[in-house]
Amino acid sequence: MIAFSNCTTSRLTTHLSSAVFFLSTQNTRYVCKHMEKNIDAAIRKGNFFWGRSILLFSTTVDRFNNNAKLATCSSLSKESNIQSSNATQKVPVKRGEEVTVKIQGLVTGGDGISRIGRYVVMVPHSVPGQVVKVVITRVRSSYANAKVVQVVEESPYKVEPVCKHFGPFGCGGCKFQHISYDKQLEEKYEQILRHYEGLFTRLASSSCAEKQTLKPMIGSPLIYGYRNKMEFTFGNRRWIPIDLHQQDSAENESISNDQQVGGDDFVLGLKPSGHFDKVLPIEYCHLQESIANEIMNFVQKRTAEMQTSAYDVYSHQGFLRNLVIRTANNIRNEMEVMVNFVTSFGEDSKLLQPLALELAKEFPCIKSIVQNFTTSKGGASRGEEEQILFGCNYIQHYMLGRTLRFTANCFFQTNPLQTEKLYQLVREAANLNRKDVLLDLFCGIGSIGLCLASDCKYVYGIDVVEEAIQMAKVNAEINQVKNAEFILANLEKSSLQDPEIQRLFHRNGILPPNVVIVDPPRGGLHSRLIKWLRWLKPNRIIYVSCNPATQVRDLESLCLVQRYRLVSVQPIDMFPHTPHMECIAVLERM
Ligand SMILES: C[S@@+](CC[C@H](N)C(=O)[O-])C[C@H]1O[C@@H](n2cnc3c(N)ncnc32)[C@H](O)[C@@H]1O
Repeated sequence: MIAFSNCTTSRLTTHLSSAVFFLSTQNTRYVCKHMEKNIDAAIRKGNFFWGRSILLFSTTVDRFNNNAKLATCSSLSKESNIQSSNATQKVPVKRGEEVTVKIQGLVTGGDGISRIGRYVVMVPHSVPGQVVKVVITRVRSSYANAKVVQVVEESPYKVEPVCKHFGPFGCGGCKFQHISYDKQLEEKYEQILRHYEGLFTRLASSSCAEKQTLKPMIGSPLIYGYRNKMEFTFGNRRWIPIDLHQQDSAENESISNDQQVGGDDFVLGLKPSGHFDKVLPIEYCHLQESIANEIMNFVQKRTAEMQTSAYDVYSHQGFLRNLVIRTANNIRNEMEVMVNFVTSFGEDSKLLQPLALELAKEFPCIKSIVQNFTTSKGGASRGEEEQILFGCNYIQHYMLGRTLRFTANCFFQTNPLQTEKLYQLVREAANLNRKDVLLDLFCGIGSIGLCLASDCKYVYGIDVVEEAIQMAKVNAEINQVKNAEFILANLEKSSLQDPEIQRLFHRNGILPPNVVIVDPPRGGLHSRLIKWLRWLKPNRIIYVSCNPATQVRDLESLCLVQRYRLVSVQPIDMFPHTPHMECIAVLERM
């Protein structure tokens, strides 16, 4: 616990504004009460335990709100600023009204933002710099949503999208193909800065951040064909991407079900955004390699001819669910491809064997064809049981001197060229020496830890997926890494008392970890894990995140409560044409 006994008014204001930030994004009555109690108690004692209070707020928020909600709320912090600044002004538009606006930038999620006076109008599928005539589709007290009717003045940042499936009613995977890549990077940088600027101010006032903390964005060397994994869906409701501007109603739902099915009830493609039950047939996805497109087309044709059914999301009947194609480049720089059919259990299981043999003959780069059976009613493509239809159950990617083997249900970074850069940055940030013990949390198949193992004394990796931990052990073996150990544990539930975890800290001859890498999913770090880190007190923490909102929340706890200095934040673009963002934050113990 840190006491700011000489707390100045400005510091007080800064910390209060941080508390208000949490409050404004959460509105949880419990949090209010909790906060009041803590502030009252602190003031009564004459000390201002603001850091502690902030941690309490954030953990309380965490407990009482699900992570996704928190992420969305705080990622829309810009929007909440907008909302508060507009709270008193009159709404200047009506639903259905046409107005002309200039697009000023992009908000988290990818919509364009424009203003009428100080009132905000969000316009999806627009380009910063464009002047557009829009029709208002939804009105809120502080902002409205609208859609483009006509481009009145073109933007210098507009480029021709390469993909025929791109557009307001297209596949929904890419959002920015019509914006130059340089502008995409600039906009993502701005969004990251907006996420971080409040934190930088708060940290600067307590000497927890250095100047120039946010570094320039690093762009992806490939902006097309960069993905090594695509997941397609089999469905029985075809999405026809007709331009809905010409429809009477403003909403996509205006197309009748018959029109969407289009007389053909078997489709393989991608789900258009906002339509979990429809599938847009895809001819070519420019984000994946051309060989993966050929394989997808082959499967599309053959499965349509087969006497089988696609899974129906309403009745939960039907056999074929997903086609997942993954690619890798092995140590000889040869491509290795994995084809994974996700299906329901059932009679039709044998149907895929002949198709698998045909595929393997047609595409010699295919090293693995597997079938994953699932009973899940959601969209999860993870199997409960797996059978090998051809070859083996894994493929291998070579990077940074390591061969990394992974199976169908393991996470592996999806932009491999940029991943090399990401890991190099992590290596530089970790700045390991032969005495250091590294803890790689959320390690997946062990990629980061194994790439850094030769720099340090020992590596421990932890992940919740059993298959991933098995692969991490195999990867240590095939790369002859002797100083790494991988442990299966749930980092949201495990406690420091778990015997496996205990071994981390009480091993003869090996010190407890003093450098920690965390690379969590979008929800960020659980409060339990933050407690762990508090107890462990590593000298350095490298936090890799795909969600700046939860990263900012966690960094606040680590810096203000546990006294880490935020040394740098490095944004790196892993996903061109999409709104996704990745940042590496480096923390040093003060
Ligand atoms: C973004 S990936 C990072 C993987 C790895 N660091 C890499 O670069 O390939 C997140 C990983 O967190 C793991 N994970 C998710 N929730 C977890 C939890 N509660 N406990 C432990 N691991 C978890 C996933 O299995 C996944 O491997």
